[in-house]
Amino acid sequence: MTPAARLSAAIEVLADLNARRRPAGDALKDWGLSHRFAGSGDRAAIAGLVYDTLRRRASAAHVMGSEEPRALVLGMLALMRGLDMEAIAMLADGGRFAPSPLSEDERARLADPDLSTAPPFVRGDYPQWLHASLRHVFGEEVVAEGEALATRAPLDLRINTLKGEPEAVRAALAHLHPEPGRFSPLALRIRLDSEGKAPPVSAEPAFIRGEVEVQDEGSQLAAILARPVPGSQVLDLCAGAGGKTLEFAALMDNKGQLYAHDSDIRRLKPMHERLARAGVRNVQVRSPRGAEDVLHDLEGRMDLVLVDAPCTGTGTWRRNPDAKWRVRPGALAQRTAEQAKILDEAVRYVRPGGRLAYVTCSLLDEENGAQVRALIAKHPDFSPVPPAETVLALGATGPALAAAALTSREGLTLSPRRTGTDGFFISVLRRAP
Ligand SMILES: C[S@@+](CC[C@H](N)C(=O)[O-])C[C@H]1O[C@@H](n2cnc3c(N)ncnc32)[C@H](O)[C@@H]1O
Repeated sequence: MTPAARLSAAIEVLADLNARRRPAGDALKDWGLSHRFAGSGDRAAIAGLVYDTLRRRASAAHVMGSEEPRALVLGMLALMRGLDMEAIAMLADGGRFAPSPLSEDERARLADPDLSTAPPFVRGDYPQWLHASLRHVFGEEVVAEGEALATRAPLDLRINTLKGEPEAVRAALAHLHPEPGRFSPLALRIRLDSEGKAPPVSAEPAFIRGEVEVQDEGSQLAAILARPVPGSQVLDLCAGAGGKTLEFAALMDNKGQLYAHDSDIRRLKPMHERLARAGVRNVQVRSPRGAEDVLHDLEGRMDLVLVDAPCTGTGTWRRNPDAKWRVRPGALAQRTAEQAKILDEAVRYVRPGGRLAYVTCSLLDEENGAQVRALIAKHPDFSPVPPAETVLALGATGPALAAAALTSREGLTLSPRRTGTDGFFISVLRRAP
């Protein structure tokens, strides 16, 4: 397919996504199924165009004066890909499979894509209804934070020390030109190509041998800061597919006992294969069994309980740009209610003198600091560990992380702009002995 034909396809996918109000991934998959002539390179390029357009949806609409898919894609080419009006006109030339030629109005707008008069939520490309919440967290920096959340995320890997020596793993992946993480000693960062495509890491022998996992550096840091100690008793209450369970096992050097639970058995399913591949031997998966209390024997016994809570995912907008526009006030209310309930449940398992780590991939105080304050009000035997102490778990880069992150009495907030990671909130609470 020509670059112009890919552009037409991206416009078509965005129209389908709007018309049927469905996730971008589903619309892209259907497009691929009904256009079998398109190769994998074409499909990846079209996905890149669609996701980049979603990243800059509000600012592209402002520049073009229209919410139509065509306008959004053209505006994105100017704002995100840095194409000038002439270059865009050469793509949209009305040729076979190409978008129709630019109108006079489009030419004028693309010649001067000006955002100076746009409101903050347009410049920062986030939903208007979230402005007050984000501004509450970031103050004057809210637009810059939104801009960083509207960029592409790199591909981060975590070296699994249970399977590989860091130096040897780096050497095995040298052809991908990985860069070290800024804070996590185990992170390898792989840049995407100009169209936003990542190399197929899961086909790498080092990945197949379990020497690396795909995991954002922010997620890696959250697990390190929770500080699971080798030989201790640890519960991962919302373990999902086990991203943090696997890292906990490595940080514990397979020593002690790690219990992994999730209320949704389907989410836990991939964990079993991942544990085997990663060489993890100290995890007991406690799957839900109807109404049975499968964790009752752990009550009051855990040295550390991790709550990696379900959340709105506002910190992951770089990776899920369509989620940014799909999140609704009702979903935020639902998530905060779930978080409060899970935290209430989690405290039962923490032994006197033990710790509770609360993590979300959200940037909203409603899901972060406010939840911690509510927990302390209800359970006064819990108190937050000061962030300056929490970062010591990281070793040499700890102070730099504390300086880069947004810190509060309740914990640390990471963000693409501040720490170059996905947005994460991490609070560590100690229970009185
Ligand atoms: C952010 S995800 C966990 C991601 C995982 N820890 C990782 O690192 O890959 C949140 C998980 O919480 C689970 N969850 C939701 N409500 C729960 C509850 N009441 N108890 C336990 N898990 C719950 C969801 O099924 C979901 O898998």
